[in-house]
Amino acid sequence: MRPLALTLGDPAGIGPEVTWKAWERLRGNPELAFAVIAPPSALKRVSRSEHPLALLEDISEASDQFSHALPVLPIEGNAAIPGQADPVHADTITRSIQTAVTQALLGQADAVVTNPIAKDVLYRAGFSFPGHTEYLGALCKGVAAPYHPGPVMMLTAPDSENRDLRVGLATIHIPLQTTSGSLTPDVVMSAARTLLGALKLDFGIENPRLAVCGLNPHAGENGALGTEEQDVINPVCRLLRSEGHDISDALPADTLFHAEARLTYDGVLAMYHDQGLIPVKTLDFHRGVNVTLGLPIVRTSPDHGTAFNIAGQGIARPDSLIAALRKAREIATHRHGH
Ligand SMILES: NC(=O)c1ccc[n+]([C@@H]2O[C@H](COP(=O)([O-])OP(=O)(O)OC[C@H]3O[C@@H](n4cnc5c(N)ncnc54)[C@H](O)[C@@H]3O)[C@@H](O)[C@H]2O)c1
Ligand SMILES: N[C@H](C(=O)O)[C@H](O)COP(=O)(O)O
Repeated sequence: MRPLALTLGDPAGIGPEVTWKAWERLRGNPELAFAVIAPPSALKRVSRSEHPLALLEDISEASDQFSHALPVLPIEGNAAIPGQADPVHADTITRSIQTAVTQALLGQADAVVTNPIAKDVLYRAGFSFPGHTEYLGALCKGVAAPYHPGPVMMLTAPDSENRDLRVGLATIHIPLQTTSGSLTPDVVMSAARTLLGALKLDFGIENPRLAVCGLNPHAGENGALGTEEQDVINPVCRLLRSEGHDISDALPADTLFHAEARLTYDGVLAMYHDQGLIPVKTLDFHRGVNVTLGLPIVRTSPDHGTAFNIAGQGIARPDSLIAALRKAREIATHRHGH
C-alpha cells in the first residue's frame, strides 16, 4: 500500500487548515496515510497544532511519519495571507498538482486528493483549464485509463442511511448558455460509458443501474418543451441498452433525487453542472466528495471550494476532505486491491 498524495490547493483558502485538522483526526489510521505536496511555510502559517511537520525526501516515507507528524513533500513557494487570494501563488498551486499526478502515475502514490483551488485566481495567472478535472485529464493524456476514458466529474455523498448518491456530469464547467449545443450524442455516450465503467471498477457494482436526466423541464414533455431528449439523449440510451447496459431513457430531473427514487439506481448521469451537483451538495455538503472518473489514476477532492470568507478563522470543517481521503482509498482498493 502506498500513501495518498494530497495537493496544497489555494494556500489563501481553507485547504491548509483542513489539512491539519484531517491529519489530526486520521493519524491513527495507517491505511489513510498521506503526504501534502506544499511549501512548508504555507502549512506552518495556519498551524494551531502542537505537532510538527515531517519533511520527506521521498513520498514513501509518509507512512512511517504519519502517526506523529504531518508528512510534507516540500516544493518551493510562499505562505499566503488567509482569505487574500493572489495569483502570485498560481505556480505553486499547479506544481503541487503536477507533482501529485507524477507520483500517482509512477505508482508511488495510490491516489491524488486535491485541496480546493479558486478557478478565477488561476485564470488571472494564465491557467487555461476550467478546473482540476480538465487539467488532470490533460496531465494524464496518453496514459490508458482502466475503462472508457474521461475525464468525467462525479460528485457523491451519503444519505442518512449511508447509501451513496453518485452523480456524473455530461458537461462540466461551461456557461449554461452553451449547454444545449455541447450535448452531442458523442458527449453523452462517452460520459455514460465512463460512468458505467467507473461504477463497475471503481465502486465495485457488478451490474450498475444508471438513471439519466433530461435537459428540459419534464424531460421535454414528448418534445413540446425541448427536443434534446428525443434527438440526442434517448438514442444514446437505446444503443447502450441494446449492448446490455441497465440504463434509463431521459427522465425528469426534478423527481429523480428524492429518497424513494434514489433506491432505483446506482448512479445518475446529469446533463450539466448544477443539475447534478445541487442534489449531492444538498444531501450532505460536509461528506460530499468530488471524484474524477476515467483517469489512469485515482483522484478525489472535497466537494467544497476555497471558502475565502472563513479562511484563517479556525472554523473550517475537515469532514469533506476526510471523506475524500477515505473515498480515494476505497476506490484504489477496488482498482488495485489495496
Ligand atoms: N475542489 C475544488 O477545487 C473546488 C470545489 C468547489 C469550488 N471551488 C472554488 O472555490 C471558490 C469558492 O467557491 P464557492 O464560494 O462557490 O464555494 P465554497 O465551497 O468555497 O463556499 C460555500 C460556502 O460554504 C462554506 N464552506 C465551504 N467549505 C466549508 C468547510 N469545510 N467548513 C465550513 N464551511 C465551509 C463557505 O464558508 C461558504 O459560505 C470558487 O473559486 C470555486 O471555483 C473549488
Ligand atoms: N465543479 C466542482 C464543484 O463545484 O464542486 C468544483 O468546481 C471542482 O471542480 P474541479 O475538481 O474540476 O476543480
